[in-house]
Parts: sequence; C-alpha cells; structure tokens
Amino acid sequence: MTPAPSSTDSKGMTAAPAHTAPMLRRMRNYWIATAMLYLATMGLLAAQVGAGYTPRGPALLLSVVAACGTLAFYALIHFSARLKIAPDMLAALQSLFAIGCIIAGYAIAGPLRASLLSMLVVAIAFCTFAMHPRRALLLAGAALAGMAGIMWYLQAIDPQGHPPAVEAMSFGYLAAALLATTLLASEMTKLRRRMKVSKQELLAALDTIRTLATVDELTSLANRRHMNELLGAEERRSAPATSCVALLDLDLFKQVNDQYGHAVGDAVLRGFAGAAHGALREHDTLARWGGEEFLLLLPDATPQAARQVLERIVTRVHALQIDGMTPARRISFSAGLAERRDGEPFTDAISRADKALYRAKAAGRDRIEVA
Ligand SMILES: Nc1nc2c(ncn2[C@@H]2O[C@H](COP(=O)(O)OP(=O)(O)OP(=O)(O)O)[C@@H](O)[C@H]2O)c(=O)[nH]1
Repeated sequence: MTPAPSSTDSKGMTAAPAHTAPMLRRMRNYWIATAMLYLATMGLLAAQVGAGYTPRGPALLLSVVAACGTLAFYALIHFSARLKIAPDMLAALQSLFAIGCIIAGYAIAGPLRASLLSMLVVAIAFCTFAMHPRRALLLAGAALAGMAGIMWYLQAIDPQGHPPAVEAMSFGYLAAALLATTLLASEMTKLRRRMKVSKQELLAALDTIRTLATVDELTSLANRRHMNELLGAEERRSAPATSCVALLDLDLFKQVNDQYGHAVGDAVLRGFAGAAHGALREHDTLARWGGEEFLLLLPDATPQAARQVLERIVTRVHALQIDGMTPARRISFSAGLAERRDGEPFTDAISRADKALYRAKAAGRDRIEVA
C-alpha cells in the first residue's frame, strides 16, 4: 500500500495533495516495499503448496492475481497524475486489494491460515499511516467484515476443517488486534500532524527572529547588527577591491520632532530610508546605524562613484514631501564619506567618515564631506 502524503492546514484539515515529484518518489518507494512483501508471501505460499498444506491451483491463481495487481498498481502510480487519481484514493485501492488477497489467502491456507491474520494487521497498520484516520477505520471495518464473511463461509462448508468455535475465537483475536492497531496508529498520525504543525510554527518563528535580527523595524533597512555582519563579511572577502563607507545624518531632526511631533519624525525617517534606498547600486547596503544616523556600505566603489550615489540620494531626499509637514520644510542630511584603505578594518574607515560628517555639520549641514 502506498501512503498518501497529505497537507494539513492550521485548523487541522487535510487537503487533497497534489502529485509532486517527491510524493511520487515516496509512493514508488512504498510500492517497492509492498511488492517485496507480496514476493515473500508468494514464496511462503509456494512452500505451503510444497508441504502439502495448500492446494496448488488456488495458490497459483492467487499468486498470479497478486503479481498482476502489484504491477497494475505500479502503472497506476506512474500515471496517477494523468489519470487524475488522488494519492489517497490510490492508497485506499491498494489497501483494499491487499485485504482481498489476504482474505483469499486465508481461505486457501489450510492449517496455516491463522498466520495470515498477522498480515491483515500489517495491512491495516499501513492504511492507518497512509490515509485519513476515518478512511483507515472504514478499511479496517471492511477487512473485519470480509474476514467475518470468509470465516462464516469456511465453517459452514467445512465444519471439520474449520471448526466454528476456532473460527469465532480467531475472529475475536483479529478484531482486538485490528482495533488496537487502528487506535495506536491513529494516535501516531495525530502525533505526526502535531509535530508537522509545530515544525511549521517553529519555521515561522525562525523567520521572524531572522527578520528581527537583521531588519530595522521602523525603516525596513538593515539594522546595525546586520550591517556589522556585512562589514565583517566584506573584510573577509578575498578579492582586493576599493570600498567606501558613508555616515549620513538627518539635519536638525530634533526640530522636526519638536515642531511636528514624533509620529511625523518617524515618517521622515521612513521617507528618507525609502528615498535613499532607491538611489543605491545593486550591492550597496544602507543601514540604520542609530536614531537619525545611517551607514552606507558601498563595496567595489571609488570615492567618486560613492559620491555619485550620495548625490543621487541628496536629490531624492530634497524632493521628499512628508504628510503633516509644511511643504516648504525641506529634508536634508549631512554625510561623511571615507574610502576603506587596503586591509584596514571598517571601524577605522567609519571613524574617519564620522569625522568628515562632523565637518559637514560644522560647515553648515546639507553637504557631503570626504575624509
Ligand atoms: N521621531 C523619531 N525621532 C528620533 C528617533 N531616533 C532619534 N530621534 C530623535 O532624533 C533627534 C536627534 O537630534 P540631535 O542629535 O540633536 O540632532 P539634530 O537635531 O538632527 O541636529 P544635527 O544632527 O546637528 O543636525 C533627537 O531629538 C532624537 O529624539 C526615532 O526613531 N524617531
């Protein structure tokens, strides 16, 4: 039998799964396991025939039916997507076929028939893992009904060979084993589902943590921690290349807060981040370094190229219009730009950029100073 992988939503509902490549591979793997089980059973059946416990004709017929059915199911798995057979349905059909074979085996097994009951338990355990618990329960019911039918038939036509009391007690054992297997396996299924949901929740939490660890909440730019990681990675980069860093600081931002309120101040920070981000080259990174201060990393950039990027930012920031601020109030920033010297740690380059920024502020703001 081929377990049908299925997806479970947040409410625990099981959706019909699509025929994905890994799922087909899994179905084929289960098919191989099932085919080996059939092969082993046929070998045992042949041994029973050899020992004279089982009649040759019915045993041969059952073996042929089992082999043809197994091959037919391989083809059905292969073409299941094209034939639009849901994996769950395929698993149910395979289970029914296996149950049918086992019941027929029981009918012809003679004194060894009780051994076939254990195979039925295995088949039902497979079903419970493979499909929705309700469907597995139905199949277990069908298996029990089928066994009850064949046992009744056998004791009716051959009470000597199949004493009614023995058949009834065997049925009792079978019913108890199937019930226990179904309950245990459905508990396992519930456990697996819970683990799957927990795994999804953990992955979502990990995603949130990763975002919190790298992104500044207000501006959605890289945060200081992430920028430090990027600077470290850039320092470790083997290719000798010229990189630049720039510190950007909004001008007279305290006045914005005081005059328009903190919420407008926040909107200015977001507006600045969006405008600046749009002016960057593909591999540049702008991070919120602190309050209204930003650090720009420009890998593989000469000071001239870095300056061009900063000037693009200036143009965009000057054009910013923030809701709640008088249109005449222009947003501006000052910047200190420094080239990273060969092999120098970024902290040194940033420190020079900071001094250049200080000079830009001292010189009247709204300007770029190169270290
Ligand atoms: N709205 C808002 N304000 C912030 C945030 N972080 C820092 N600030 C404010 O930014 C202001 C920075 O003020 P200052 O350091 O005096 O600098 P400035 O007014 O920009 O003056 P210069 O840098 O000299 O041009 C302070 O009033 C901080 O409260 C924030 O997340 N949101």
